Amino acid sequence: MLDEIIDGVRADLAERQARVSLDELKERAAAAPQVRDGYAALRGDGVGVICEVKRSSPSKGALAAIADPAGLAADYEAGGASVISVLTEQRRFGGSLADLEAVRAKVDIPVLRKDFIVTAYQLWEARAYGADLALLIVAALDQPALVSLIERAESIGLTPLVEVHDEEEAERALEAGARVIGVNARNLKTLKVDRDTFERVAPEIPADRVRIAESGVRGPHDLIAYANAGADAVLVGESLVTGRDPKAAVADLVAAGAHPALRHGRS
Ligand SMILES: O=C(O)c1ccccc1NCC(=O)[C@H](O)[C@H](O)COP(=O)(O)O
Repeated sequence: MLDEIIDGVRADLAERQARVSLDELKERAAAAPQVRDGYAALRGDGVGVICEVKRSSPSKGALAAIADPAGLAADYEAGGASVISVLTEQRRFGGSLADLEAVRAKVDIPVLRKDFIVTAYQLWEARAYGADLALLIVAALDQPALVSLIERAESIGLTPLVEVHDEEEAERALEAGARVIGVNARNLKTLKVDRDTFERVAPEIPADRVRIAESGVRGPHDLIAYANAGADAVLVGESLVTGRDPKAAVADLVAAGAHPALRHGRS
């Protein structure tokens, strides 16, 4: 599945690169809103909640129409989100750079470009459209590319969120110097969510890194389980976009993550 997604991403990327030169992107990036510190936003006291703008997915198909992604992001922010994740991949997730730009213009908290990034050009796009963090998926990159994209992201002010699925990928992320590591519970071959993945992989990641549990959060009980396994933050998409009141749902997650009895990554 990952290879198929990346084939589509590369085709769309080639089309954008033919339209917009890297120099133009860099000019646009220079004029973009000042970058927010994604790392600091995820090192707060409670468990951070990263809330995703997600219209559809390969595993579930259409999830929500989301006519106003910026309005949804504003609700997430009002509920207490730490970071907004914007899926910008178009073919499978129905996202776009326009979504990223609209969200950036509406909220004050950091924004993550969640996509299948394989070139530095996409990092410049992320910055040009106002992202503060960018996702790098270990399974999609060989080690030299991972190292180089982490360095490039940091050099242009982006916080790289490096995504892993198993212990071996976690080791690669650490060797590459990742400071913010997401463990995604969704298997990229089967697309099934295994919530035990985080508990298995997290011990490989030192507590001085930000450890994020991605996927499968249905409500506060899943956040609490991830936090008790060491998560500093969780990344939530489907349950928020399919629920009735995203602001209240985020507030419930944030309240659960702020409970003093919770044993999360840094306590
Ligand atoms: O969501 C998918 O089906 C998917 C398939 C293949 C690659 C990535 C995929 N999702 C991206 C994500 O990582 C999730 O959107 C994110 O972790 C939120 O997950 P959830 O709360 O379970 O929607």
